[in-house]
Formats: sequence, C-alpha cells, structure tokens
Amino acid sequence: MTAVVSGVEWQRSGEYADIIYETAEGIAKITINRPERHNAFRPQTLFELQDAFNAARDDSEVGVIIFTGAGDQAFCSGGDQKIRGDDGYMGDDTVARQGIGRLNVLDLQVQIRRLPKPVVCMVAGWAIGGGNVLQVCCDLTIAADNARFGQTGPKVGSFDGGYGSWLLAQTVGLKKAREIWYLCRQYTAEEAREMGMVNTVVPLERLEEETVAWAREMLEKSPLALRMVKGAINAVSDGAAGMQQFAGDATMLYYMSDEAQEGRDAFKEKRRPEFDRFPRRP
Ligand SMILES: CC(C)(COP(=O)(O)OP(=O)(O)OC[C@H]1O[C@@H](n2cnc3c(N)ncnc32)[C@H](O)[C@@H]1OP(=O)(O)O)[C@@H](O)C(=O)NCCC(=O)NCCSC(=O)CCC(=O)c1ccccc1C(=O)O
Repeated sequence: MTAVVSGVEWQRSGEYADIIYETAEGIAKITINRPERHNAFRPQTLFELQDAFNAARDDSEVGVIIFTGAGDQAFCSGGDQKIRGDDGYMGDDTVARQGIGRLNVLDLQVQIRRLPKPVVCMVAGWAIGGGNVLQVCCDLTIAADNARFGQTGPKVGSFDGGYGSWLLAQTVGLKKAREIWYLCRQYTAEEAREMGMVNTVVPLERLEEETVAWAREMLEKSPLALRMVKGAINAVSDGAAGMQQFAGDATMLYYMSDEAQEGRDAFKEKRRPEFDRFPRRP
C-alpha cells in the first residue's frame, strides 16, 4: 500500500495491529496507531514496535527512522492505563493469560538507544508519561506547535527511574527534571524547546515536511560517522553497556581492515599471518 504525504510516497509493509511501518527514500516511518487512546501503548504495541525497529535496523536501504503517532492529537500518552494490572500491563499473550503483567517499554527504550541509525521523534499533540520518555530516548525531536509534554507518573501511580529520570535530567538539567516529575505539569512545545527537550517547533501542517527535510539532510552524511557519533554520545550516559556498543563498532571497523582480514586469511590458509605488512601507527 502506498500513501503520499508531504510529497513522500510511503510504502507500507508488515502485518501489525497497533502500529504502521512504512519506508520511502531511505527513511523508515514507524507510527503508533491507537489514536482512540492518544496512542497509549500496550504490550502488543511494544512487541510490534520492537519488530519494526529491528526491520529498520536490518534494512540497509534505511538510514534514518522517524518515530511518530497516528493523528494530530498525540504522539503517545504512555502506558495504557485501561489495561494496567496490579503488576504491569496486561494483554492477550500467554504471559498475560497467566495473570502476569509486563513492563516492557524499557526494552524498546534500550533498542532505540542502541540502534545505530538516527531516530527522529515527530511529535504532534501529547507526549506524556512513558510517551515523553520515548521521545527523550530518541536522537532528535521535531515538535508541532500543538505538542504538549510532561510526566504523569506520581499522579497515576507510576515512575520511570531509568532513562525517564536520569536521561531526562541530562537533557534538561537536574532542577528542571525534578520539577517535571514532582509537579507533573504540562509544557508547550516552545517551553520544551527552551529546556532542550526538543530540537525545533514548526506549525502542525508543516510537521512531516520539516521532519523529512531533517532526515534527508542526515541521509547526505556518512552513515558510519553518524553511527559512531550516536554511539559515542550515548556511551557516556550508558556506562558499560554504552561502551560495549562502541567497542562492538570498533571491532566491526577493524574487521573491515586488510590487517584483520590478514589474520582471518592466514588461519584459513594454515600459514603464519603477515602482520609486518601493517604500520604500527603513532
Ligand atoms: C494525555 C491527556 C492529558 C490528554 O487529555 P485530553 O486531551 O483531555 O484527552 P482524554 O479525553 O483524556 O483522552 C482521550 C482518550 O484517550 C484515552 N487515553 C488517554 N491516555 C491514555 C492512557 N495512557 N491509557 C489509556 N487510555 C488513555 C482517554 O481515556 C480517552 O478515552 P475515553 O474513551 O474518552 O476514556 C490525558 O489523556 C492523560 O492524562 N492521559 C494519561 C497519561 C498517563 O498518565 N499516562 C501513563 C503514565 S505511566 C506510563 O506511561 C507507564 C510507564 C512505563 O511505561 C514504565 C515505566 C517504568 C518501567 C516500566 C514501564 C513499562 O514498561 O510500562
């Protein structure tokens, strides 16, 4: 199925109930599609999002991912409070049928952080609760002028002590992060931009056009350089896990060198490796 939005011919693929996965011009667009609940997520939504982000990661044609919500009323209103059980969120899967709730948005947050391609959050309307945390986890955020941001946890009996707390604090500063969580106020797009939580604010009718323009600009850049910069920025705040990702990238680059390939070839050819050919760099 093809949909033309802001001059882009989006090609839909995948079999999903709660999300939409589309690609065009080297961009993947992943949309939470539960507008009747302001795009609140349930476990099923999160499993589908993980699948779609994996598809975008594995597609070598895709260089940038746009993450958004259906309609112009909300990007995402966090966890679906209507299916919240006593220990997490319920669904139709076998785990839920045993009466065990899930808290699986954290897996998605980690996936977005580790994904070696820029993820741009495109926010119209609400980015609230776990929805705001998701946009904080994205590399960039483009907001429409009708966007509203905030945390609700202490109001609805929840909190996010992971990225939702300390990555938010790293993004907006400690005092502001405390204000956001302790008071549960809602902030306009312009206020969110001033506190460093979004990159730019545009009129709602120009939201997708602007987001695609940012994606196209990134697609002109070196994919490996973008990957390394994302890994480097996240490594500092992700500690050992971030360093592990960065170390993996270093190994990948080394594998691509003649020097590493000499080691592999020598083993396969049952000879001594000729590493003398390679410079001992200063
Ligand atoms: C966002 C609002 C302020 C918008 O208000 P308004 O414009 O007046 O619209 P409404 O009439 O309220 O909403 C329209 C419609 O949508 C339904 N809805 C909205 N949000 C949700 C939701 N989150 N869940 C279920 N349904 C929702 C609403 O009920 C209406 O439908 P009706 O049929 O008319 O009833 C306002 O809607 C609002 O405040 N929403 C709730 C925001 C919220 O509190 N979100 C949850 C925060 S907690 C969270 O996100 C989970 C955290 C989490 O994920 C997590 C954290 C740490 C570890 C693990 C996890 C994890 O994995 O879960």
